[in-house]
Formats: sequence, C-alpha cells, structure tokens
Amino acid sequence: MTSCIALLGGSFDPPHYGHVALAELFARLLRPDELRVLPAGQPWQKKNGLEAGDADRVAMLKLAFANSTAPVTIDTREIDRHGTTYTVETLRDVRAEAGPDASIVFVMGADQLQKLDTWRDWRELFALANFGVAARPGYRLDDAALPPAVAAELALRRASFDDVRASSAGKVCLAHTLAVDISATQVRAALHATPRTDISARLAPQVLDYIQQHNLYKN
Ligand SMILES: Nc1ncnc2c1ncn2[C@@H]1O[C@H](COP(=O)(O)OP(=O)(O)OP(=O)(O)O)[C@@H](O)[C@H]1O
Ligand SMILES: O=C(O)c1ccc[n+]([C@@H]2O[C@H](COP(=O)([O-])O)[C@@H](O)[C@H]2O)c1
Repeated sequence: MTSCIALLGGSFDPPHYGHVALAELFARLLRPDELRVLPAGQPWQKKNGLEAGDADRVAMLKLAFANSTAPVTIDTREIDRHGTTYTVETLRDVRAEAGPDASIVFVMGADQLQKLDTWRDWRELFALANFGVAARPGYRLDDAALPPAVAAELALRRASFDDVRASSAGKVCLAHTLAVDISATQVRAALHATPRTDISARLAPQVLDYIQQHNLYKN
C-alpha cells in the first residue's frame, strides 16, 4: 500500500488548540502514516513578522502536540532552509524524498484556501500534493467565498477523503465539521493585554507555562 504523508504548515506564533484540532481531524479522516507539522521560517504573508523566535516556536510545538492522538512529528526544514518560506519549495523536497506514488496532503484552514491563488506558483502545488481544507469560524468554504480561479480548481479536484488518501496529488478534500474559534492573533492579543485575560481554553497549559517562563509575548 502507498504511504500517506499529511503536512500541516503554519507560523505557530504560538501553537494553539485550533492547530491541534485541525491535525487530529485530518489524522482521523485520512489515517496518514505520518503527520508532519512544519513551522514556517519566514512566512511572507505575515506582514508584521513573527513575535516568537524559531527555537521557541519549535519548543512550543513539541509541547502543544506532546499529548496528541495524531502521529505527529515536527519537521523544521522550512526554518533550516533560511530565507522566505514558500510551500512549493517544501512540497518539491517532500515529493523528492517520498517518491512519486506517496500520497502527500497539505492541510490548512479555510482562511488559507480563500487566498491560495496568492501563494507562490500556486497551480504547481496541485502537481505536487493533495490538499485537505477544514472549516474555520469566520471563513466560508463555499464557492461564492473563494476567488473564482480557486473555486474552478476545486470544482475539478474535489474528492473524498479515501480518494485523497489513495492519490499522490491533485485532489482536494473539505472537512466542514471543524468549528474552533481560536487564532494565534487572539492569543497574542490576550497575552499583551493588561491584566492578561484568561486564555487557558485556547492553548495547552504546557505551552502557556513555556510562554510565561520564557517571557514571550510581553509588551
Ligand atoms: N481555529 C482554526 N481552525 C482551523 N484551521 C486553523 C485554525 N487555526 C489555525 N488554522 C490553520 O492552521 C494553519 C497555520 O495557522 P497559523 O499558524 O497562521 O495560525 P493562525 O491562528 O491563523 O495565526 P494568526 O492569527 O497569527 O494569523 C493555517 O492553515 C490555518 O488556516
Ligand atoms: O507558498 C506561499 O506563497 C504561501 C503563502 C501563504 C501561506 N503559505 C503557507 O501556509 C501555511 C499557513 O500560513 P500562515 O501564514 O497562516 O501561518 C504555512 O505553511 C505557510 O508557509 C504559503
């Protein structure tokens, strides 16, 4: 049987329960052999840059996923590569390593699907991988909410979870059931607020302890 590698890329500044829920959802739906979490080195669309450093984001990711039911590993290739992070480069690398038959599935929330046509070489992405997209509060997944070029690709490529698992690349599956209203922006804002608001429902206690011990997200 061919292998299935799921990839969850992100800034993880900091990692929160929305990320864990997204990973665990696709772990259940796709049953991948591996689920690699990829912290971005320099995510070019985050116009204000990242607040936490690379080593802190990796350390927080390890804590965030320590008790996860998903078969998660943290893959630091985008940090190690230096320079601007483009997913197309990551997918070329992973494809070269995994071989032509492996099913590679890049997982994302609906906010990213809404701007997929702004990604570097976005049409080439479909030749390299499948996509798994989950609903996210505040972002619609229906065609009317998508740029027409993205909606057109989706119409051609929409597939079941099993089809995605069995295909090397080029298919897109949608998971409508996720409804976790948490973002890293909210978490950072709460950590900057004086007095700090309670965010214990948004991220793992181990990640919160790490943030406090390392004086991250201070004004
Ligand atoms: N609550 C959520 N529900 C579904 N997907 C999510 C959620 N939070 C993040 N994601 C997805 O996880 C990936 C990484 O997200 P990222 O690290 O940028 O977190 P974020 O919360 O969106 O950050 P920020 O608020 O700083 O923009 C993206 O594909 C994003 O769509
Ligand atoms: O390749 C691109 O041009 C590109 C543009 C925007 C986002 N991405 C990737 O999408 C993932 C989520 O991005 P972000 O900004 O929400 O953390 C992360 O892996 C980014 O590298 C990739």
